[in-house]
Amino acid sequence: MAEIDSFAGLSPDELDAHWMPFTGNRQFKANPRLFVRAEGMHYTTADGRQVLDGFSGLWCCNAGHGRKEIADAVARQLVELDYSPAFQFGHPLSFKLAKRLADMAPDDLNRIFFCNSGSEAADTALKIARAYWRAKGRPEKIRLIGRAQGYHGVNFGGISIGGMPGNRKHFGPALDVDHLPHTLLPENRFSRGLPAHGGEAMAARLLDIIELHGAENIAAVMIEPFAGSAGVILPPKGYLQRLRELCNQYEILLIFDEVITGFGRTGAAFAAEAFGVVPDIMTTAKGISNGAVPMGAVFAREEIYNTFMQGPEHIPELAHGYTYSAHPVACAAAMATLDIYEHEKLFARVQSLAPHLEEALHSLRDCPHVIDIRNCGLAGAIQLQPRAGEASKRAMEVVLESYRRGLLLRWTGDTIAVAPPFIIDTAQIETIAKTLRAVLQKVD
Ligand SMILES: Cc1ncc(COP(=O)(O)O)c(CNc2cccc(C(=O)O)c2)c1O
Repeated sequence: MAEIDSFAGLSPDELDAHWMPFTGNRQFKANPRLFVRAEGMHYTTADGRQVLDGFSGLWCCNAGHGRKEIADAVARQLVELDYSPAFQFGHPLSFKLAKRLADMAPDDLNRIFFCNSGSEAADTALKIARAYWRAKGRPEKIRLIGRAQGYHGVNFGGISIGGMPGNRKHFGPALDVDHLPHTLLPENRFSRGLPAHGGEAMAARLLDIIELHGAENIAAVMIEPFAGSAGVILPPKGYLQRLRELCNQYEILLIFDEVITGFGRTGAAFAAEAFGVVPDIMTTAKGISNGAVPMGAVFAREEIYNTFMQGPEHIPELAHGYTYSAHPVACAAAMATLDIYEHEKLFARVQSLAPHLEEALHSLRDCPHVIDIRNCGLAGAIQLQPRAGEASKRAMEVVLESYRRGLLLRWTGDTIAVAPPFIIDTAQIETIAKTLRAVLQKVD
């Protein structure tokens, strides 16, 4: 790959020192891809190129970059209250934020546990689910169920409940978790929005796991409303509804991981609202603070919270939490972010732009190697035929060539994912399609 960027004034020792996450470190350090600025829809690279952000950073900068409202709120907060102890003490802003989030959430998902990432949110949700049944006097209900191709971050709970082999196999025994099959079906290829086929049947596969273990031993099912990291794998119509019914019938908590789908990606505040199915626990991160300050939040039904409120009142009801839970600066960033979503009506904007992204992506159906196209809200995926013996390399080359042409996208396996900030305009959506068409015709 020809050199794309200079080393941006970094010495080789400095490049060596940083062990980068989920990155081919040797490939990157041979040709670093460095951003030095970001504003609106664009990144600026170390050698001064403008790159259109087609992926909201990593699914998180929903309101675009360089939002001064967030920067000002963070600066003010740092001066006023930089840090408050999170255990046994607190600060008013976290309570105001929790109430605001509760008011945004569907149904009675009105108790908010703060953390600092989607991974922490996932493990928090799993621990709440297990501890809940213990508090209910049913300690045998501990089994957790995930889904193939699911991504719930990288802590041991998340990789256990997750279903991406590459994220698990290097780390030894995980938690003993069962997995539902993923919902990518050949008969649904090139669907626009939620696919038509197989929803109820795929959800009914939960019955096999219930039969195997007994519902009395099962604590929770955790899934993404649509699987983002796996390449925007959508729930066929009826799938989530049937899953909800079965969880009700067998007294199994349903957990939605909305780290990607939450805060507008589907055109509603949460996928739970967009798809009309409410979970018992919901995890969020990313868009909650527009990616500006790390933050996660776990939403739990009031009944779940109340179940913990028993025993001596001086004892913490849930032995869990983080030094930076409800961090004042993260709370300030989140409040400013929610203001932007509200004032600029960005969730409604997603609804109005979704058809444009749908048309743009599905217009690529005739491009070389394209074997599926999927879309929902302002998220989409173009799945490519893998190059023989070189899984994921074709998609990688498409993304790197797109980057060279001034467009940031993401590859996962042999799928190219598209998830632009909500401030994108229709001309920029067209640019994404034009760039992808040209690159797909060039990359073998
Ligand atoms: C559904 C879900 N749950 C948990 C996490 C973990 O969040 P943290 O990274 O903040 O711990 C995620 C994160 N998802 C994520 C992160 C980075 C890249 C990509 C990609 O799709 O390429 C996806 C996610 O998508």
